[in-house]
Amino acid sequence: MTLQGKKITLHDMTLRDGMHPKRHLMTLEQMSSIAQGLDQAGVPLIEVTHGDGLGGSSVNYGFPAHTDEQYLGTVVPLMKQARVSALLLPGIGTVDHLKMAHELGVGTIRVATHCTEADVSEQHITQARKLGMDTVGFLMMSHMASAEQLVTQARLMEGYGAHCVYVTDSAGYLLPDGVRERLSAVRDALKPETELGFHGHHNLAMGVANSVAAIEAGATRIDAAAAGLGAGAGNTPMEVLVAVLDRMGLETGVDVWKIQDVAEDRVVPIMDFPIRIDRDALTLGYAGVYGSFLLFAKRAGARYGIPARDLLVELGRRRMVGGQEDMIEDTALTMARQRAAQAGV
Ligand SMILES: C[C@H](O)CC(=O)C(=O)O
Ligand SMILES: [Mn+2]
Repeated sequence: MTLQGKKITLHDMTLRDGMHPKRHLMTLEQMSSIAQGLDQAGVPLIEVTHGDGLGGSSVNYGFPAHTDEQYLGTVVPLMKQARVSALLLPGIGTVDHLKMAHELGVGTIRVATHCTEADVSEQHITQARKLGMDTVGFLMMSHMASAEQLVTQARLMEGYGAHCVYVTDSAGYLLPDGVRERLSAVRDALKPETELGFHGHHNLAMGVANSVAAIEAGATRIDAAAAGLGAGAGNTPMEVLVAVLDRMGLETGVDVWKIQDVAEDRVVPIMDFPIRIDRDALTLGYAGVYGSFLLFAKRAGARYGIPARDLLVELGRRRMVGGQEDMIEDTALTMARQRAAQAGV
């Protein structure tokens, strides 16, 4: 199959998924510097919000350094060619948040649901279309659904008016065959004019390979983050993906050298810890656990004396999904009690 000359829209996640490892505490200066670097490197689309999307600021998800209004109001006017997108999870973000983002100049909205719950996206997708926005449906934790189930869910989002539907590997669990199977089925089921997207995590080091598999299956929008800054072992590293796609003859419009410099000079220096496949991040991918649970599990594990890895395996066994962050502490406490009882304490 020749992909030579095919146009791929790269969508940057550094300033949204990258908020998870920053505990949502990025400064406006950090956001501005990275966003301008991405813009100058030719990245066409940049997502900006709390890691859990518009309205994520809460006890459950974490309080950010600034409001979504402040982040968006700072970044949008600085952009010379890039468009800014925002993520919205129904139940966390409201239609009012959507309108606020639109008024601040956000052109693309991505309405995210668990992979079997697309029906909760109807109101937000419909409203975004009414506002004239580029509207995307985003099916999270897609490894938990079969290709057939994803087809049904993607068709729902398309039916509500989504211009593009994403298959999202939130846990970084999928291998290239699983990506190919799911994306091919969804591609075949959607109208030709509806775009297909893929969002990967690098917990099993498959971010780039899975993105290539997604493109081979017909995806035209691919998410990545500079230096991989994102939940777990991070997102697909943008600078690596750009180099690989360039070698394959695909057109991204992103400068191979400039994006490396953004990663190296602007993103790596703001990391609170190295984004790498340590044993806990690897366990996310191996056990199929939601990427943003990582820091919650480390904190709860430390509090109750349970290794984060054991806790993550248990969260995977319980098939816990985004929105159940408050259950992580509960699970750690239960495990600590069970272990104490077994030890006769
Ligand atoms: C709210 C999540 O961080 C969305 C996402 O990036 C994913 O599911 O992956
Ligand atoms: Mn993600």
